[in-house]
Amino acid sequence: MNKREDYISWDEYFMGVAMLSAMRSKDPNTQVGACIVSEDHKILSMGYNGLPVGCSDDEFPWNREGEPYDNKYFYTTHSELNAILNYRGGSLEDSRLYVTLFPCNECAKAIIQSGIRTVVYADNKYAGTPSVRASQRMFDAAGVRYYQYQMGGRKIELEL
Ligand SMILES: Nc1ccn([C@H]2C[C@H](O)[C@@H](COP(=O)(O)O)O2)c(=O)n1
Ligand SMILES: [Zn+2]
Repeated sequence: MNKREDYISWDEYFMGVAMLSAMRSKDPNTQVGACIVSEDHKILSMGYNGLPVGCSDDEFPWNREGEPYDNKYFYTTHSELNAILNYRGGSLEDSRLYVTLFPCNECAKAIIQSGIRTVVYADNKYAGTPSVRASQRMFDAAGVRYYQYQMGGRKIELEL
């Protein structure tokens, strides 16, 4: 008997895990997931955008507008930073990050400093903003490679 041929690729597998992680986010507008992978295709860590431990999802704000103290931006930890901080092993040197949205400038700094060498992103809905341009500038300077995941239109259904 021959092996199955319709198994998912590494990129589909890891971006799929990032997409599944995003589904844990409580952010009503933008759910982002991230998955960090070693050079030999082992999952090292995962994350999604959310509030820090101890900050209640039901008490802190989720709106985008209003004073900085009263909207979500001061409080949410981005998926990429959560994935980096969730890692309990040694070093993330030479690893690869799969993320459903292109990293912001703050996460870009953490990505570079943690030793992640490649970023694979799905969406780039904030392309051209100062934050994304700054991320690209830092990635280019630091030698972090980035490329967009090519959606193959493949549907994966899970019955849970
Ligand atoms: N690469 C990114 C970009 C954004 N996020 C998080 C931060 C917020 O929770 C949300 C963005 O909110 P929006 O301004 O689109 O309402 O996504 C992230 O985790 N990673
Ligand atoms: Zn970020």
